[in-house]
Amino acid sequence: MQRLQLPINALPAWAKLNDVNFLDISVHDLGSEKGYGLVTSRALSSEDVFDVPTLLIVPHDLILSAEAVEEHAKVDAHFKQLLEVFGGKSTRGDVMLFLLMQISIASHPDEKAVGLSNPWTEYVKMLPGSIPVPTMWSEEERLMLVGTSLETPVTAKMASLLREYEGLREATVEIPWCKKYWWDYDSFQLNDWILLDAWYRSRCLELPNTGESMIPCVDMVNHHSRANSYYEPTSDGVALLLRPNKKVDIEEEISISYGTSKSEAEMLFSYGFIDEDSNKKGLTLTLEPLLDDPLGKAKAAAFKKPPTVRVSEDQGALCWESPFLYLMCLNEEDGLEFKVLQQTDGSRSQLRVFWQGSDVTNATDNFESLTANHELKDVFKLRAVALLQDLTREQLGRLHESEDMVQSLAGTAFASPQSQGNALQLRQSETVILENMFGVLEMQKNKLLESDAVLRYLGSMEDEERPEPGATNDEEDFS
Ligand SMILES: C[S@@+](CC[C@H](N)C(=O)[O-])C[C@H]1O[C@@H](n2cnc3c(N)ncnc32)[C@H](O)[C@@H]1O
Repeated sequence: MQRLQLPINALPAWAKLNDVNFLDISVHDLGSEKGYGLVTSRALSSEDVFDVPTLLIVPHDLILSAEAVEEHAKVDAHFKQLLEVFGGKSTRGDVMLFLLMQISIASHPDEKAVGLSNPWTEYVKMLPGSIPVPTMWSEEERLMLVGTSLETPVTAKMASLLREYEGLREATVEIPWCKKYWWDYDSFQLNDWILLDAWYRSRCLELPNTGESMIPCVDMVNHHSRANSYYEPTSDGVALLLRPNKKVDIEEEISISYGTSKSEAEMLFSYGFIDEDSNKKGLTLTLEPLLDDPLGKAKAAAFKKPPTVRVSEDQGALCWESPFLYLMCLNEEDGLEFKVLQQTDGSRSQLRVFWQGSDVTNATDNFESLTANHELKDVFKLRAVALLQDLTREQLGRLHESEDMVQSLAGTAFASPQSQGNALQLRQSETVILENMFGVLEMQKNKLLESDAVLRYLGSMEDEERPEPGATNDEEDFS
């Protein structure tokens, strides 16, 4: 879309007009990969004071939230129509439609007939046209993520953005004003939708009682792991405040924390940068049901959350967490059963999950506890560890195999220095995590192989099957 843009030095006038109060700070183009940021105009201190200095006050009616979008639909008939045909799925989706409406109004300044101008119509003109998140990278740049934990989520996200864009087109192509302004001349492109998603992901905040929200001007604050400020709701809006016991110099950057528990991959996915100062090491991998598991599809259908494994560092030691893995490792002989129950009222049948005869449909993410007192709990755990070790080996293999391709892209004009730097750093960090994880799993496996329950189980399997001398037991190979 031919989006009208305003330079960031238009922000003070916009702020004044809309009762946004900047106190001893102002917005600057930092000229680095950080983009815009907030900088102090005099030295400030919150040491030995009762009230910490307030840096910015944004009135409530400017906050873009689920509630604000609903209110706006009451006064903007075109937006209401848009929400009716494609809204109501999530706060994110509705806010993106609102932002789409604003860039749409702003791209047709001479025609007042569609949409109702509001403070956000001007504000979006000052938002950056590009965010360094991987969904905005070129295809070559995204290839640099092959083998990292972001490969699958970024591919899935691109596919879902395309689906949303096509769904939106289908839902609105017959609406005359949408047809005229978006579709007749292809002026609304997939890239516009990708940008709206990137704005939302990189700029939305969680507000108590209000939920996910975009707050103009507060969304100009950059991240620091040792942030000097924080935001909080007030009776009439949101305020940005200096943290207690802080001293900041004149022209020092004001920062907040975007979260202390996010991994490098999560930071790159949501915000397009990796925090060099963060010592949070970890990654999340997607688990696929085993191809030779007859219950594989049922397990995936019955598990209500994303089937992932999260590797993280806890007090210097790597550990893993994966509710799905515990379900993945069980089979019918262990006492896992799936039944499709026919509803008496003729409505859709329902998939139910049973463990040792009890209905555990609502506890499929709790198999670690459900199996905790089972005599074969170490056997189940050993299966989980062995599977995870296989996955770790495969992931490392993918990283190593793609290294030549990545090196041939690095340093070329196909990949910006910023995306290259971030992709290479992610690859390096994740290689180290996976190598260490492999060692941790080897130790866990060896320990479990000494467990009485495991030895008994393996012994009984040998007795039962009595394989030919030299033949391996393919069913339970923990090697
Ligand atoms: C909420 S916005 C902050 C304002 C933003 N800098 C701008 O130009 O509009 C979040 C975006 O700022 C950038 N950013 C924030 N903190 C950063 C940091 N510590 N290092 C690099 N980029 C950062 C990232 O592009 C991120 O997606």
